[in-house]
Amino acid sequence: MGRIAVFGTQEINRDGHLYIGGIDTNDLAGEFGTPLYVYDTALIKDKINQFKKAFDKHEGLNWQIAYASKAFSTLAMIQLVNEQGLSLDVVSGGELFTALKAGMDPERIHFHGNNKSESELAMALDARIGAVIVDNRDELELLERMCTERDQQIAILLRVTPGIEAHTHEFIMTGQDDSKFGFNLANGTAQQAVKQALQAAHLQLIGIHAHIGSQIFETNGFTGAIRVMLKHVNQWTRELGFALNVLNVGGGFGIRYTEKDRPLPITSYIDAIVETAEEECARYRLPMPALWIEPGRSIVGEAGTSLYTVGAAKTIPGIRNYLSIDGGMADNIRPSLYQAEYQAICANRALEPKTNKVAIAGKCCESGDILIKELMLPETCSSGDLLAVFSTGAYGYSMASHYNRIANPAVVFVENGEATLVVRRESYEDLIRCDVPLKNLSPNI
Ligand SMILES: Cc1ncc(COP(=O)(O)O)c(C=O)c1O
Ligand SMILES: N[C@@H](CCCC[NH3+])C(=O)O
Repeated sequence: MGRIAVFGTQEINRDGHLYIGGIDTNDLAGEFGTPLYVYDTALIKDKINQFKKAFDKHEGLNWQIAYASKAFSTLAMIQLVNEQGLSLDVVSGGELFTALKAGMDPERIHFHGNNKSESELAMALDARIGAVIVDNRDELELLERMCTERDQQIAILLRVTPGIEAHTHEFIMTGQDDSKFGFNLANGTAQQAVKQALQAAHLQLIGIHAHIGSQIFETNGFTGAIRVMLKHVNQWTRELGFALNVLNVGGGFGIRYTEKDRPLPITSYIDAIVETAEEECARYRLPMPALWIEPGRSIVGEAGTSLYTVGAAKTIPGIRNYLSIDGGMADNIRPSLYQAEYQAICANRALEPKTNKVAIAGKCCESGDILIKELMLPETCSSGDLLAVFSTGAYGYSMASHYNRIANPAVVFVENGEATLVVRRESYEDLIRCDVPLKNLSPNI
């Protein structure tokens, strides 16, 4: 067996089959069907450990890693994260419900979102979660009113926009001034919110939060945000008596989708974050706060591989060869939404020479449903073969849709030669579960 790519336990055996977690992906496809999301759980744990080690190096530092569950939230995933001792970032009642059902310690749950409803906040207060990251003034007032009515205290962080433009796709930038998220630092809105939060008897303002964007390959976005945030914190400390206990710098650490992507080692991001926070705190003579981060993609992205069965082929001479697969934008919207690029191989012909340039087409009724625009595959790769698309672990399953009434694929965890089904494949019955018919249903199906 020889190693391929760089992703965890992936290997190719002598007959050209791709293995993950010690299991032939062709056997996984046979047992669980396709499309199938396969997660290499050893790699997830390895990524978590890399983050923990990167922080542990900095003696005396107080830190928390909250897995951003929007990247991939299922009961099994939350249980894995909980077992690893991480905290959890949720952004909706649904993510919170999943976390609580999975047995996540509520104290370690942080609730995000730019438009949390009263019932979502009530759920969070009932569960006595660790912190709410307050996004705007309406929420600040709503939360204080709810806590007053309940005579309950809650720890909060204020989300701020530091005016930093991360070098990433425009749709996944979040720290710039023109953003729907957070309180603006530059125009004084954040300072006003700090004042208001400090006066709110039931809200315990423990810190501030910024998330500048996602799939970031440099440290200067993070360090720039920290500098801007601590400059303002210094002012609020002097003028308003604010005490910063927690500085949350969000997630966004980049991963490798294709050879073009060159993510930094996890320690480089963490070292830069810790060292900048220390320098700036020293400059302003502020006590060093606890540092919190919220990685999503960098924990699960590279651990996920999507398996598809190849179907129809179409050749347009001199223009393009299309190979269609049994999935596409319904299970991975990222190429259509962000022009995201992926690499893939034919998982049962991985050792054959790649001489045929193809476009991998999804099965949705949309011309834009092209999973990979240009991919080199063996000439022989055709109907019935297995395609493995790499690095689909983040924002694949979690952003899946039912467009064209396509049922969501199953999810399996693989490790040490064992496969565990963690999400069963949806059936057609699942697809109509919430429909309310106008008349009696057909008895013929
Ligand atoms: C507030 C917040 N935290 C964390 C994340 C996780 O980002 P990533 O998956 O890029 O680490 C996001 C998503 O971009 C986010 O909006
Ligand atoms: N869903 C996006 C990232 C945005 C994450 C949430 N702020 C992606 O797939 O890259």
